Amino acid sequence: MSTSATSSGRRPLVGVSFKMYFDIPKTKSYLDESISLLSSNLSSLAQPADVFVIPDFVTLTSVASQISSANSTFLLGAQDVHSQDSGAFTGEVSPKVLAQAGVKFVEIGHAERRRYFGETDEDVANKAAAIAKNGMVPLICIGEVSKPKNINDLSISDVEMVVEECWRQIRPALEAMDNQAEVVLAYEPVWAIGKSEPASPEYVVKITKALRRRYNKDYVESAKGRTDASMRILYGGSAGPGLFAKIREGVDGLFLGRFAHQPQAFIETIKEIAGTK
Ligand SMILES: O=C(CO)COP(=O)(O)O
Repeated sequence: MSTSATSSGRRPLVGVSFKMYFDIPKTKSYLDESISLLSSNLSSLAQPADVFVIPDFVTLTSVASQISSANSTFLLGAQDVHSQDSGAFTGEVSPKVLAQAGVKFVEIGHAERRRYFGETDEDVANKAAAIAKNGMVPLICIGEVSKPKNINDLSISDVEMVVEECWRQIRPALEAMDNQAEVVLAYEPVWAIGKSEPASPEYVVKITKALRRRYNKDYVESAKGRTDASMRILYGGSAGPGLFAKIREGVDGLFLGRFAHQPQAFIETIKEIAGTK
């Protein structure tokens, strides 16, 4: 059976963050197995997709070596970054160094970094600009904190309220970046992270479609010079195999966590997103 993953013209994108779950041996064995599974499934994928892994900082360069020595198509991501290229910022990691290490996507503004480490929208904007300036792509996490009360019967203004909350998180970053810079939004409702199941597909499609409309209105149709193709939207928050087909109308792929901790589940999800011949 042949399934085509997107009709948008945007390249499908899917990846996993290990957060702080994996130790060094686990990271290595997970990558070994995922690299081998992906390469044996590559020829059955219906279309090319960007697939990334985001290890912790300690294992970043060894993961880069694992990927390049296996000639794998996996792309490398980082979980955070500082906004300056160098200086007296003890404990921080430079965007310039991440680029030198082979990183392509840099995650910023994750709900856990906002909640536990006080990351602000302004921090996210400064980091986004630094990431883009260093030739990498900011993967900006956004999402509403509370679950809307009438989630199964949302009015237009309920949707607008959620989009407004998300847009406050993304707008400063879009304003801070060069208009040509590519960006990825990871829409992760905070209340759906770390749960047994994701937000409902109907809800995710409503919100992600509204986010794209907002982006197109503010940055593509206005004379800001951005293109529809320069922003991809992922859904994250207890996502796993079986979800993408239900939300594909609104998103370009998934940002995975726990439900991709088994390499087989990760590869199954990649196949669902890229489609199979
Ligand atoms: O936060 C997430 C990805 O960044 C999602 O994590 P979980 O899928 O484990 O809820």
